[in-house]
Amino acid sequence: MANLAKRIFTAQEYRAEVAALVPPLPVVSRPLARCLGLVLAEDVTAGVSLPPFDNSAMDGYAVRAADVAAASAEHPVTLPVADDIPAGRVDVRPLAPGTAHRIMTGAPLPPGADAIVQVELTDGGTENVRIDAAVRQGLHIRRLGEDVAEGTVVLPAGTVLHPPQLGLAAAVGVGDLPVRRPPRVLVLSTGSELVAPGEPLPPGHIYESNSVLLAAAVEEIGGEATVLRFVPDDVERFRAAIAEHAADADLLVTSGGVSAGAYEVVKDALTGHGVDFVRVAMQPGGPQGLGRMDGLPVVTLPGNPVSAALSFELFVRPALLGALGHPVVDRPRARAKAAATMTSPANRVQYRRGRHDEGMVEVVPVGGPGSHLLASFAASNCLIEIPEGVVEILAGAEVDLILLD
Ligand SMILES: Nc1nc2c(c(=O)[nH]1)N[C@H]1C(S)=C(S)[C@@H](COP(=O)(O)OP(=O)(O)OC[C@H]3O[C@@H](n4cnc5c(N)ncnc54)[C@H](O)[C@@H]3O)O[C@H]1N2
Ligand code: MOO
Repeated sequence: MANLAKRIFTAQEYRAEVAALVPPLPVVSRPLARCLGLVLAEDVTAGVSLPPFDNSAMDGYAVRAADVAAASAEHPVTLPVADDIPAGRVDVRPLAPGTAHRIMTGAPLPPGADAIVQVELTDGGTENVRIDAAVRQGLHIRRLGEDVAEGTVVLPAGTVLHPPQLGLAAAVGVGDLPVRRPPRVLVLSTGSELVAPGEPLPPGHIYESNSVLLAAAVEEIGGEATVLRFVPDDVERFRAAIAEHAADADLLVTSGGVSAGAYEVVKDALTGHGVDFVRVAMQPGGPQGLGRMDGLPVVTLPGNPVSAALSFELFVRPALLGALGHPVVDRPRARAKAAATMTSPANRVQYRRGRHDEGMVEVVPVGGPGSHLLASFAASNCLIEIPEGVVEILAGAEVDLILLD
């Protein structure tokens, strides 16, 4: 990437730049138990039909419907029980006319049987069974292949693997799936004012919160985050913190140290090393950086907690989802009426935080536009997008929302 540094990106353009930085992740074969939330990289074809054989849907008796056609509570029909078929039995004998086989749910249907009488409609006999109701042909029989026919594609490439899809893979006998492996993301916060939560807080310091938030956001989409010990504004310590882990990582995400101050450690360490520091016409999230350091993709987020969080949300999250092969990388959107008037700078898109619950006509802005308002962000569930060029949204006007949960 050449000469990006002087350019001002729109949020859309910058999002595309970050997406291009993170290539598709390698395809690996993983046991089902480790595939939750990942994306299937190749079609899965069923090696067996489901059900794999005709079987009973009820505990009861396999019969010929014609043999019990006259049965009722007043005039029951009694049949000899010629066999007993638990689930898993393989040596199933044919059903002779005028007889019944006791059968359990999931057990193979004996040849000749064409209906199941559930046990509640009988006396439950084991030598002879009294049947108190007629049943129609096919009742409570689950036919071979009625769910899945052998040889068909049950899960196409691109399927996101939620519990039902994993269950289906197991049901057709597949134990491992080809998926794009989780991205390994290094998370590094910078700033001499930072103190780990749980430690005493000296004057002039603040608790470090970005790495927890960013690592959780990585893990929420199925990534593996390694939080590096945050570093003070010291270029050598910054480089050393990364060096140890860089070879195994797919992406480095830093926060802080990218604006215009005198001690911008990320900028100082990475300028001239493959990373460009740019501006995005967006609030929060104006100062940004991206590039490759010795081949490792790097995204440098601004340090203000809401700036870092929204930059991840709008740029890094879709890039990682794309690299994982997700067919949809965008959050759902909605429109709602603003519950209060909001102002916005003319030359950039503003993302305000809001609450919009299902069925609500309105969206309620939570807190102001400040990028330090972490509690407001934590109390919100959507972003209100105020486009570039719009300086005021009057109460009652419709706005676009990005729904976060
Ligand atoms: N003269 C200018 N000053 C600033 C500009 C500008 O354009 N010109 N941009 C402002 C904007 S917008 C942002 S955003 C910030 C970005 O600054 P940095 O990325 O260099 O971040 P820091 O200065 O290190 O920190 C900003 C702020 O956030 C707090 N912080 C940082 N890291 C963490 C963390 N891990 N956990 C919790 N809080 C963190 C930090 O203490 C600062 O308060 O620059 C503006 N200034
Ligand atoms: O753009 Mo900064 O990221 O607003 O606080």
